[in-house]
Amino acid sequence: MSDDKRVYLFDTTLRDGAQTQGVDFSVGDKMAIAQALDKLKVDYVEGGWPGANPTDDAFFNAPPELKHATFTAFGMTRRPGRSAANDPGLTALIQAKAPAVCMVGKSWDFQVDVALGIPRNENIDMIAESVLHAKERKSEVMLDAEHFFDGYKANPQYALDCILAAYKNGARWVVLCDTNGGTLPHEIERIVGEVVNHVPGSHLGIHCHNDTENAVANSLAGIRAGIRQVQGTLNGLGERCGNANLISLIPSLMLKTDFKLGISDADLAQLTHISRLLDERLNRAPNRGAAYVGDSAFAHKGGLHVSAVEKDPRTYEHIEPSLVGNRRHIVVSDQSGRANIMARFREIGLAIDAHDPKVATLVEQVKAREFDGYAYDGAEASFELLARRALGHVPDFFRLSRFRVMDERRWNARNELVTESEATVTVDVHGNETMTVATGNGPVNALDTALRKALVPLYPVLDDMRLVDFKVRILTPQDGTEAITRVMIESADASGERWTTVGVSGNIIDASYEALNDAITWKLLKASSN
Ligand SMILES: CC(=O)SCCNC(=O)CCNC(=O)[C@H](O)C(C)(C)COP(=O)(O)OP(=O)(O)OC[C@H]1O[C@@H](n2cnc3c(N)ncnc32)[C@H](O)[C@@H]1OP(=O)(O)O
Ligand SMILES: CC(=O)C(=O)O
Repeated sequence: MSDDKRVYLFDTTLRDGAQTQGVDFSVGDKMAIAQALDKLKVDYVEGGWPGANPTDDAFFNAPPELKHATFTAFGMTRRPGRSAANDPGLTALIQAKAPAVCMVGKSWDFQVDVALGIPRNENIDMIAESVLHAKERKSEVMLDAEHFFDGYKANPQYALDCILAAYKNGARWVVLCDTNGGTLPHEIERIVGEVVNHVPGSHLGIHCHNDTENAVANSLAGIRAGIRQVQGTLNGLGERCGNANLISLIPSLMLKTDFKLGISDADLAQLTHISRLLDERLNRAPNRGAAYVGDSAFAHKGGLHVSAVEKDPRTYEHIEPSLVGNRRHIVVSDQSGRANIMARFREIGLAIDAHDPKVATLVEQVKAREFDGYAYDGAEASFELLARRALGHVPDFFRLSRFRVMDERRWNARNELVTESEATVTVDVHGNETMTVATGNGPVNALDTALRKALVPLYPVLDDMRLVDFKVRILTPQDGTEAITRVMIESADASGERWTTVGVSGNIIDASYEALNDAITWKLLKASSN
């Protein structure tokens, strides 16, 4: 590999990512994320700021054992009016159990005047002395030159003097930061093009914030102009609008440029998993629209798209999804044509001729039902049942004869508010009627419990099935309390299988029943075909 094309990845999820509003990593989260990053083979994992809070202190006290990445501690240069050797913050940084340190230092004269309120040459001394002090004690020292691009635009010579103070005193990397995230790619390319005349690109890094949605583009522009270390975070976490998203940047560099990373093709295939692992840790739903790794990144909905993708996926996919560990989805909806339906048939394992009139009937049925409020984009199990019914393949496992649900809201003898629901269900299973009654904390819970009570003795396979998500959407809000309601239910079982069903009605309990009925029927269908 030619060295001049090697780009080093520096992950700051555990430091800048921890500055994201709403994110609060535990030590366990930090450990799991550091290990996932190491497995991905990024070059540096910045663990946090030792001395800033108890979590980071605990994390640095028992640091992760990384096989590939260099574990890095973050801090700031010495404070004004102190020597580097006598600065408690700098001492904590140097004592951190990490071979590398990254220090933030100011490089915009305005920030030195206003935020620090010190003479400009004192700031340059702070950088020079802190880097030199750390260099004598740690194996690798970096400077995050805060606000570098804004600083360069305002006073290029001063910004250059700040980074030269770090470089000349032994910083392995001088990282040019677009701290406020307001710089555009053409400005980055121009400025870096000038800076490489003073500090070689092999010693320059870039750290971009996403305030104009350009953090990844700016990082690529910096690399094209000669920079060889790039900082970013998983899923673009970070202060305000976040940092450059490594989950997008890594595949763009590997699959679309001739730059080289320390990541192999097999490592790249973990990308979707790693992105979702972070969401799981943060208890967040993954972003469907995320580039490369989102559920929709390779989802095809429009009939024209699906028809072409069926012939060759390259017609509507910029890369093969498995390269980043993702997969293709064919969505069925009112935007579908025959090709969408045929693709879903193949996924389900149904063999049917594309010109069978039942296919055209099903396309029309899907469109009509979507017009009525059903949404098969997302309710794949209900679509499968609809399709199998259209082909005559779904056994009559049970039939609902009737249900009745009663809701009660009252004050008990202790003057506490009590809400309770009771459902009575009568189902017919192969000619035998069973009636059950159950209570629940709400009408759907009572109905679900009563239905299971009737069916589990006859179908024990339903025992491990549970409802994991329940979404209600009012489709005709202009109709007030008479509005049509759509209910989507996500179910799961002990094997980890998850499936989603849909019901639509003017009555929310009836819509819920319809979705529940599909959920149970789908589970019985799968069990009967195993
Ligand atoms: C651009 C970035 O994202 S840099 C990373 C920012 N991340 C964080 O701030 C998260 C962790 N930070 C913290 O926990 C705290 O801010 C600490 C522990 C670091 C410092 O806390 P405190 O001592 O209470 O200071 P506080 O946060 O109020 O202010 C920061 C001080 O550092 C000074 N400072 C800011 N940048 C630098 C620098 N590069 N070098 C030296 N001093 C600096 C400021 O002037 C201010 O000093 P002042 O109190 O004399 O005005
Ligand atoms: C250092 C850093 O996080 C920044 O300048 O944005």
